[in-house]
Amino acid sequence: MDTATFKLANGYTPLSLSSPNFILPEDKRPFLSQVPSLDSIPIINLNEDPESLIKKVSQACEEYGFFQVINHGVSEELCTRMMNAVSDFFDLPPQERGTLFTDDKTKPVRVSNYHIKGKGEEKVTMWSETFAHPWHLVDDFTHLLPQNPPQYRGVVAEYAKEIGALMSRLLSLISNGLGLDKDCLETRIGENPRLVTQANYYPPCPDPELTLGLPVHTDLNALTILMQSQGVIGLHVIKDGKWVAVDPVPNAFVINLGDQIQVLSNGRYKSVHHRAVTNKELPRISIAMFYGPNKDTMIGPIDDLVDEKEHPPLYRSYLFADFLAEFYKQEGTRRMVKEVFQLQH
Ligand SMILES: O=C(O)CCC(=O)C(=O)O
Ligand SMILES: [Fe+2]
Repeated sequence: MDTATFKLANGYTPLSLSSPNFILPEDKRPFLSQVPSLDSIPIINLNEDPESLIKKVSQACEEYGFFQVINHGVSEELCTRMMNAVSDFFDLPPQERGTLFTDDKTKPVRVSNYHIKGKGEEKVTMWSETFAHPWHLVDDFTHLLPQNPPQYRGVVAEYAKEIGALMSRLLSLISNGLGLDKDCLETRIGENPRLVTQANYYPPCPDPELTLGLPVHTDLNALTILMQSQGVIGLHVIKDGKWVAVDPVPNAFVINLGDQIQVLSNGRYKSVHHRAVTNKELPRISIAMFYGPNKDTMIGPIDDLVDEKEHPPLYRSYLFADFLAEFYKQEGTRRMVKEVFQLQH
């Protein structure tokens, strides 16, 4: 795509709600005044004693599929540098970001826009721009990343290391919560996990009631660690059938379970629908670090969590490549991917 088209496609140069089409049909609009924000998801202090920590994490995974963590061990200073590096990337001129713009999902490093397309409806572009690229725990991946902003490669490498350690700790706690050995989930997700960074930029929007920043979705991976801008609300999560807003807590990460943990836990832990909304005054950034299986991994309910009488398997086992293929097939719709792998009882 050439940069002139990109300027329009990324939607914020110039800021206009009319071209391309950012305006959602009425039934898909956010109805922001109906969304409460107080105490929406649990906040868990990772410094607590292990027993109560496992209990709290387990309860949050069962009831919410989402929680925030504080005292997580990643330094505030590094988080600030990571946020600034991403912010500097989105501040690059459109021509420069535009060289990475593509609709091709197989490209590991790419800038793109999300969209929604209902049956027989016009395509609606989301009021955001997304920059996705791999991260790794051991391999050097930084040569894949842009050389501009100049600090980007170094900061992401440092951040990835810290997030890798936190991911591992969270997976242990979640395994323990399910009554499994601490390394069970990490082992089942596999040795060579699929690790993707997704940085989302939401520019201020002239009318946040008409559009969304990201469509309603569940994360397709296993676990997500999300850092969000301070002082700007944007993330909404479904709780008991209603939307609630996640208030950004200083120095906290938002943790959410992806579809693969819902399947591995045989439905005990939830991968919950969420969306991002826009706001009028301030730009907002969120940085999601995804951890999931690679394409060759078999995923299905963990044997120890299944029995014939009370806990029959809710999903069939599948190759993660097949899950991904189904995910891409449902592009633009309110995806029902894991439902395709559900067993009827
Ligand atoms: O911006 C947010 O808070 C949500 C991001 C998100 O859900 C995602 O990247 O999958
Ligand atoms: Fe998400």
